[in-house]
Amino acid sequence: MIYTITANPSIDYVVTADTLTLGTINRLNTSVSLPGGKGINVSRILDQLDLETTALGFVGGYTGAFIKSTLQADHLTTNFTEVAEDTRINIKINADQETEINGQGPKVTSAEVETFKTTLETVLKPGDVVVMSGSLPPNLPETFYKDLIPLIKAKNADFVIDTTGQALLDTLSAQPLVVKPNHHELAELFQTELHSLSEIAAYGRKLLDLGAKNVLISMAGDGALLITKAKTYYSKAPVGTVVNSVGAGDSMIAGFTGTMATTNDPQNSFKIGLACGSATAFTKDLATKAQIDALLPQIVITEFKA
Ligand SMILES: Nc1ncnc2c1ncn2[C@@H]1O[C@H](COP(=O)(O)OP(=O)(O)OP(=O)(O)O)[C@@H](O)[C@H]1O
Ligand SMILES: O=P(O)(O)OC[C@@]1(O)O[C@H](CO)[C@@H](O)[C@@H]1O
Repeated sequence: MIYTITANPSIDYVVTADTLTLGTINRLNTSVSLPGGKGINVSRILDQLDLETTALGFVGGYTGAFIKSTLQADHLTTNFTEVAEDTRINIKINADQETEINGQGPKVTSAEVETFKTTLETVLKPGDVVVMSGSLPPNLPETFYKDLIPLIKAKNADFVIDTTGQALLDTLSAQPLVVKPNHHELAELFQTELHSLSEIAAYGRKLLDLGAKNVLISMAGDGALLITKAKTYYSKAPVGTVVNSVGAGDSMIAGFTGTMATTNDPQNSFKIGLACGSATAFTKDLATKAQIDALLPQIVITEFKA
């Protein structure tokens, strides 16, 4: 089972407009409300891939109820911890550019945190994978996800934390199943500039040396690298029109983690991950299985030698 933890879910209110102008009334062309938050996105893609997943995290109020009921209507398994305050609403504006306005989220009490930890401890079994992603409610400590690692490891389960900066470096010694910085985040991690694929691959390998079991470096439309102990792989990104890139990174993590957890085949996991990421970038909502499958023939993985 792959559990996702979204500490701060959201309703994603995704809208389109011809243009967006500050300081005036903007009229929308379309709008849709989607259950959002990075871990929830991972679960939704895993579900499309017919992989077993359960979404955990904190939800509250009418917004939380919307998220739960929408996911359940899609037959996605959830085991959320209820909180007293309302889950946030994030606004995603697709106009001449993509603009995102993300809420702060509800405060979570220490009793609610304890209930969540008990749930996690109760459900986890050896061989499970826990994917933790997204921002934290405003009053939780920055180490919230990292502090769950001992509990996860004590259950002989694997983990993935989608984070950046020092928080990412801090988790490496605990051997995450995969880390997925994009190439800009990788450069920032090492306070450097990366100009070529060889440089990106070399710095990505440092994350492996520091403990990550696999390293994915996404480069949006420029393709991606997978660095494993044995080899480094590269693939171009599938070609298409970007409609809404929200959730593309989450989709890539879902495709890679889900395939890796069930097949232990890094090359195929890379291929599925890339297809999931791009299929989501090419559609308004997250990708469907049909959209993911349609991109697979475009993806050619080659061994990358510097
Ligand atoms: N222009 C694009 N063309 C094709 N695929 C894309 C494009 N942009 C994003 N993707 C897909 O989404 C994946 C993740 O994108 P990116 O490298 O931007 O990561 P990210 O910064 O984590 O994404 P985000 O934060 O937007 O979710 C890429 O590896 C690719 O599969
Ligand atoms: O504010 P956070 O938690 O960093 O990001 C939340 C969010 O932008 O991430 C997802 C896309 O990755 C969206 O579904 C959601 O609105």
